[in-house]
Amino acid sequence: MAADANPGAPSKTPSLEDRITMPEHKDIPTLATVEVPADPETASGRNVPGHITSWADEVNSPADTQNASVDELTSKANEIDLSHAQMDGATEAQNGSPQIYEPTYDVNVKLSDVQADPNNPLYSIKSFDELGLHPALLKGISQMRFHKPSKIQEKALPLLMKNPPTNMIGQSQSGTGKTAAFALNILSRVDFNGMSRPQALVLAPTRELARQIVGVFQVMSQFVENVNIGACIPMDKASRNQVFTAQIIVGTPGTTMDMIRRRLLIPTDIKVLVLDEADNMLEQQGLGDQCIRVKNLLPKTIQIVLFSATFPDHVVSYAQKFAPDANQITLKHEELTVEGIRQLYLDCSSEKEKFECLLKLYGVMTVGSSIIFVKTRASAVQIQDRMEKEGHKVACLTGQFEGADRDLLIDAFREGQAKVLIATNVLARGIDVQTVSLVINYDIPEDVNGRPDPATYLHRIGRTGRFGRVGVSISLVHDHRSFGALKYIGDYFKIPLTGLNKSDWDNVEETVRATLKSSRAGANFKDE
Ligand SMILES: Nc1ncnc2c1ncn2[C@@H]1O[C@H](COP(=O)(O)OP(=O)(O)OP(=O)(O)O)[C@@H](O)[C@H]1O
Repeated sequence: MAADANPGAPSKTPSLEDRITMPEHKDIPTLATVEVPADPETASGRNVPGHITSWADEVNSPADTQNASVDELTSKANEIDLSHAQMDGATEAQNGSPQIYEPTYDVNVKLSDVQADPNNPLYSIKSFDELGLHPALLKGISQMRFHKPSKIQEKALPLLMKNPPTNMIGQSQSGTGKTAAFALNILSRVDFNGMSRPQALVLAPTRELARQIVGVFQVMSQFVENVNIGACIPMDKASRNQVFTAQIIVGTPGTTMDMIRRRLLIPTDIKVLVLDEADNMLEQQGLGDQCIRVKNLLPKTIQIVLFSATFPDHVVSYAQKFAPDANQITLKHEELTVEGIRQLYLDCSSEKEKFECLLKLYGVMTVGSSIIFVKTRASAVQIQDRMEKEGHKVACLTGQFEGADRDLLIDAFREGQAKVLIATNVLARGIDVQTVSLVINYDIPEDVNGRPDPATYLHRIGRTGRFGRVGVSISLVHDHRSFGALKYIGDYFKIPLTGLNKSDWDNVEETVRATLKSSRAGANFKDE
C-alpha cells in the first residue's frame, strides 16, 4: 500500500485541526447551545425533559426469548489465535495535513504473545486454574477456548469471589472479557441444587445484550448440573405471566422491575446484582431510576457489581452510592482505547458527499462484517433505503422494531447472513460479534445536550477489535460541528485520528483493506 503519492505537497484536505481553527469556522455553534435530540437512542444523559423511560426496554414489543440461542456463542468461542498488526507509520506531512496511514501489517502476534505483554489489557500472570474455580466451570471455559484470563478477569475474580462478598466497580477496555468476570463469580456463588428461585440478577441496557449474556452463561455453565438461566426481557403475551424459576436471570431493567412487582420474579434469594454497562444504566434517567427501584426490591445484603469500559467522571459518585464500599478497578481516559482498532476519519465537504463516501466504502464493508452507526432511527431507515436503491444489501436495527424482528436481525448478523448493519446507539454497547472488522460513525456521537460523547464513541468503535483482534473505525465528518466533535473526542482519549485522503479513493480503499486483511489473516492463526 502506498502512502500519499506526494507527501510533501500541500494536501487538498486540510487537517482536522486546521478545519477546527480556521477563521471562517468562527460561527461554529457553541456546543452548549445545540438542541437536545428528540430521539432517545441518539444520546445518553440524565435530566432530559421528556426523556423516554427506557429507550431499549420499553419501546420493544414482546418477543419470547427465554430460550435464547447460543449456537453462535459456541461457535465463536475463541478458536483462533490473533494477528496483532503493527500499524505505525502515521505521518504528518510538513504542512500538518493528514496523511494516509501506511500499515505495516506483516507482524503477526499470537494471543499468547499479547497476553504476555504487561501493558496489554489481556495480560495475566495467572491461569484460570489458580483462580479457585469449580472444575465444571474450568471445563466450560476450556471448551470456550479461554486459555488464560485477561487482566480484568485476573484482577476482578479473586476480589469478587472472596467472602464475605464485597461490592465492585470494575472498568476495563471494550472486548477484554468483563462478561466472563462477572459470570464466573455468579456461577461460583449460586447453589444449583434444589433451589428453583433466582439467586443472581444481571441487568443490561438492551435486549440484544441481555440475550448475549444469557448465551455466555449457558455456554460457560454447560458442565454444571441443574443450571437454569432465564432472560427477563419484553416478551410475548403467552410468556408474560410465567414465573421465573431460573437461578440466574439476565434482564433489562424495566421488564425485570415489572416482573418483580407482579411477583413473577421472587427476589428474596438474590445474592448478587450485576449492572453491565453500568455507567450508561445509571446515567440515563429512565434506566437509572429502574435500576435503583430493582435494587430496592432486593435483599439488603446482596453483592453489587458494576462493570463498564467507561465511567465518566460525572457518573462515578453515583456509582459509588449505588455500590457502597466497592473495590474499584479503574482506568485513565488515555488508557481506554483499544490498541488494535485503527481509528480513521474521512473529511467530507457536505452531507451529500458524506453519503457518497458511505456508498464508496461499501466494498470494504463486506470484507468482514460492518456496523454503520447513525444518530436517529429515522436516518437509519432513510440511509438503508438509499443504500438499497443503489443496489447494496444492508440491514437496519433500531429500537423502533419489534423485539422478535430485532432478535432475527441480530442473529442473522451474528451468523454472517447480514454483513452490513445500520444501527443507532442501541447496538453501541456490549455486542460481541467477532467478525465485525469495520465500524463507521456516520454521525459523530453526541450526548443529550448536543456535546460530543466520547464514551459512546469508544463503545461504538469497540464493536470491533475484540479480545486482541484488529479492526478499523472510520468517522465521517462534514461540517464545523462534526469536525469539532471528533477533535474533542480525539483529544479526550489522546488518540491520533488519521485522515483519509478522499482525493485518492483507491488509496482510501487500500488502506482500509490492508488493515482488514491483517485482521482476517490473524483470525486464521491457531492458539498456543
Ligand atoms: N480469557 C479469555 N480468553 C479468550 N477469549 C476471551 C477471554 N475472555 C473473554 N474472551 C472473549 O472476548 C470477547 C469479548 O468479551 P466480552 O464481550 O466479555 O468483553 P467486554 O469487556 O464485556 O466488552 P464490552 O466493553 O464491549 O462490553 C468475547 O468473544 C469472549 O468470548
